[in-house]
Amino acid sequence: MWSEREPGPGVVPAARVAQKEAAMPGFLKVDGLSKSFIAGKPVFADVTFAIDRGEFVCIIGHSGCGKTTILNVLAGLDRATTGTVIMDGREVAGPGLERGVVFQGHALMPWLSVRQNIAFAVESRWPDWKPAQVNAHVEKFVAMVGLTAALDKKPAQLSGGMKQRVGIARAFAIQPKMLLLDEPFGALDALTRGTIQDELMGIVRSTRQTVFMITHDVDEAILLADRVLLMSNGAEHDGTYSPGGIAEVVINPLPRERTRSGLHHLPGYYDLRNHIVDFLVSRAHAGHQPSPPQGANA
Ligand SMILES: Nc1ncnc2c1ncn2[C@@H]1O[C@H](COP(=O)(O)OP(=O)(O)OP(=O)(O)O)[C@@H](O)[C@H]1O
Repeated sequence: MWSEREPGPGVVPAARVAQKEAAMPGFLKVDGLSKSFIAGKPVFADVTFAIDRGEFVCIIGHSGCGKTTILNVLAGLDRATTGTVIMDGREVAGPGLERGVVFQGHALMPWLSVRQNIAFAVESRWPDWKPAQVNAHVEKFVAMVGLTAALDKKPAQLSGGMKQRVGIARAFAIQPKMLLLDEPFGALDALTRGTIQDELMGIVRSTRQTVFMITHDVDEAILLADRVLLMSNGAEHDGTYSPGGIAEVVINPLPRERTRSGLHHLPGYYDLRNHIVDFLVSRAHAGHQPSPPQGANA
């Protein structure tokens, strides 16, 4: 049912994805990206996908396949070797406040309080705003991540989870057209991670924010994403190098109003999870030959 040759519901082989995406309008259009750090040996090639406004897309793949490089290109912090990124009809050619980025390290300024850290970003985004307007805006977004009591604390006085919440509040506060998240919960313990995942999902659903997120956590992707891009690593077979790329796009068939605690009760959850895990375990290297489908439904 979930084999590459006979894709199950929601699974689209890469070649078909490329055709479909080229014709898709898409709020974000990523077309033919490749990146070579060593000439003639691109880390990935032919990366083509689109994201609709209000869509949450996760990308999963093994270490080194190029996820962060792609995110940096979308953020305008790096340039692809080939290909284009168009967001809302304009080519992404450098960093900009219409894209909010959250990295694993929260990147807060340690000498500023929570309020000042976020105000700094808000003032950059809206330089004409009066202090009272900036302050009201900051307080609204700090309340959204449940940190009102910590407004005037410095980062050193906060836990890792609280700091990450501040980073998320700051990214949302500039009301970006698109949020780019690079493993934002990677350094958090399981309990805090779960709580912030729930919070993020609530905020994203209520603000209809468009999100591109890197994760290594299959359940996190299933909880949050409308679609999951499965990315393969570049690999050498019989002396021939194949670059990595988007091997499959998986459409999440679970109801959008899902919760972390109820996820494993939903019909289709285990099929989806097994499919993604199977990709990571046995099919995540470029140029791999898919094994024959197993079982009657394959
Ligand atoms: N500035 C650079 N110079 C040379 N090689 C680089 C550079 N940046 C990244 N790479 C290489 O490109 C490949 C992709 O790196 P990238 O960080 O995008 O992978 P990733 O999929 O995000 O990995 P991880 O999951 O470990 O964060 C890696 O092999 C990395 O070593």
